[in-house]
Amino acid sequence: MSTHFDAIIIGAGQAGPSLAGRLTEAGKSVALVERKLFGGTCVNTGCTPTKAMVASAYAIHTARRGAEYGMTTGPISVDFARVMARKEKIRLDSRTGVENWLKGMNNCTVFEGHAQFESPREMRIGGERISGEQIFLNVGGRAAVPDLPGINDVPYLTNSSIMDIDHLPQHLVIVGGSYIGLEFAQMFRRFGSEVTVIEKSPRLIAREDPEVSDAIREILEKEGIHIRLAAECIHFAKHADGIAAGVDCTSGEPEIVGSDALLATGRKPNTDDLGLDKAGVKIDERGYIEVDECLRTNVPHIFAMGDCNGRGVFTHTSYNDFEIVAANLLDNDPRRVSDRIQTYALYIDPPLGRAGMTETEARKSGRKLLIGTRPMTRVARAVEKGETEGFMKVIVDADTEEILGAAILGTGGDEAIQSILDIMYAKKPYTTISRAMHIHPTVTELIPTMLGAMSPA
Ligand SMILES: Cc1cc2nc3c(=O)[nH]c(=O)nc-3n(C[C@H](O)[C@H](O)[C@H](O)COP(=O)(O)OP(=O)(O)OC[C@H]3O[C@@H](n4cnc5c(N)ncnc54)[C@H](O)[C@@H]3O)c2cc1C
Ligand SMILES: NC(=O)c1ccc[n+]([C@@H]2O[C@H](COP(=O)([O-])OP(=O)(O)OC[C@H]3O[C@@H](n4cnc5c(N)ncnc54)[C@H](O)[C@@H]3O)[C@@H](O)[C@H]2O)c1
Repeated sequence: MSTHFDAIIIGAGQAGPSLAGRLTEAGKSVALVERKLFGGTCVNTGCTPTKAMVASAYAIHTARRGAEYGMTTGPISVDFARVMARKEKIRLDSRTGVENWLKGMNNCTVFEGHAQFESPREMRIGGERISGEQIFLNVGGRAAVPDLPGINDVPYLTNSSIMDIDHLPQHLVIVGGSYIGLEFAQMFRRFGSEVTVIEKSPRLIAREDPEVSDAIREILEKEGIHIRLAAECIHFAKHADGIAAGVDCTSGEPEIVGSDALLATGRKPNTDDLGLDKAGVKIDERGYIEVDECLRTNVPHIFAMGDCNGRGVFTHTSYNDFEIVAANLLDNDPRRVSDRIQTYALYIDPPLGRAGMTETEARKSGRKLLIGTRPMTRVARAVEKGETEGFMKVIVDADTEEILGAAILGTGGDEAIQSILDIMYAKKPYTTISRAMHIHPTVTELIPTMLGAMSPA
């Protein structure tokens, strides 16, 4: 005998809890199931703890540069235990906030355990069975561990386990030079570790334009991070000094020895243990749940939101999925996944803020383009702050005058990019920004100047 609910939500990540809030407010009975930590990846092993650690790394880095700013101090030492304790408090507060919110929500019953389908409307959580009129899957993903020879012979770290280490790695070898790899690389270097990044592509964060990859490499190498490109990690082995990573490469050493190894080689969806076959829900060849523009699966009463549907891999895309589902089901508002414009930031220092297409993508689209760039050395605020690394770039459709994409690698880039993003959503020409008066001195105030000096490309 199962307990019946209007809605079952699986996963307390970035979409599930907010949807529970909207559904219960609309008078529906909701069962929310979480098998591990309330708040999911972002709160526990993703954005929140990493950005807390990035903040510590930035403070330490700035302190080391203190003399430049007129500050006299003794030698800077890092209290890694304190760094981790600060991170721990921030993630715990956030996790508890989500948990208390859900457990105190009227008409919401929280189940703690692993949920699996028994049939299209029925799910099992341990010994309990529940059924729902509608079912919303927000099951997220986890670190993908490549099946490399020797991987199980060494104590490797992932983005989850590195959150709980009790020592500062003497030499952290990171496999993967993309979002996760680069954020951890810079923070651990700033904490005092020797760091080597092994990336199989010929450049870092290879989805970006080549000059973005090159500038990021320069920034990281200047801080003493060793970067091995066109180098595929092909095996691991125990070594007297720690862990040896075997590398397939045409130049450089074929083996890198470190004290600790972090795998940052991508993520995979938590869909293999949900019993989706019993519900008849289709997944693609990589395990992502197939959904339509309103996040509905092939089974009409089942929806999938967040990282598990492969339509986005960020906290803001997961939250936006919640908004789309709620708008369609509760507000008679036909919001669609295709309404959104790609946007994200890479939180190295300085950060990379991105919106829309890269130049490579814009060129492939066959449009006539206008491109503007400006180095951060020519942004007054960056000069005043002593943070002049990076550049900004914008790509405009020469015929429609609409902005197609932008990248701001530089101080405040994660914030400044949003003014460009909003104009893109408004579908207004670039001249809307170039005629606006902005605050001095800010990074954003130079966007009109950059737009005023674009060249055909
Ligand atoms: C190191 C790192 C840093 C990141 N930094 C950023 C960042 O700065 N900005 C950004 O936008 N994104 C960032 N991300 C990505 C972001 O964390 C994810 O995109 C986001 O958390 C996905 O949210 P979600 O709701 O889809 O899933 P999740 O947050 O993963 O939540 C899924 C939940 O479902 C639960 N669950 C799974 N299966 C079951 C089951 N069968 N039964 C019950 N419960 C289940 C899980 O325990 C989990 O709590 C980062 C990710 C990592 C790994
Ligand atoms: N700032 C942010 O928003 C942020 C931060 C961290 C993570 N995330 C999310 O987490 C997701 C996963 O990030 P990620 O960096 O793990 O994955 P990714 O898929 O972006 O990058 C994996 C990298 O590992 C490399 N690689 C794979 N196997 C390798 C091998 N054997 N040897 C050498 N290199 C190898 C790939 O070439 C690639 O560059 C991202 O898609 C992102 O959504 C976001």
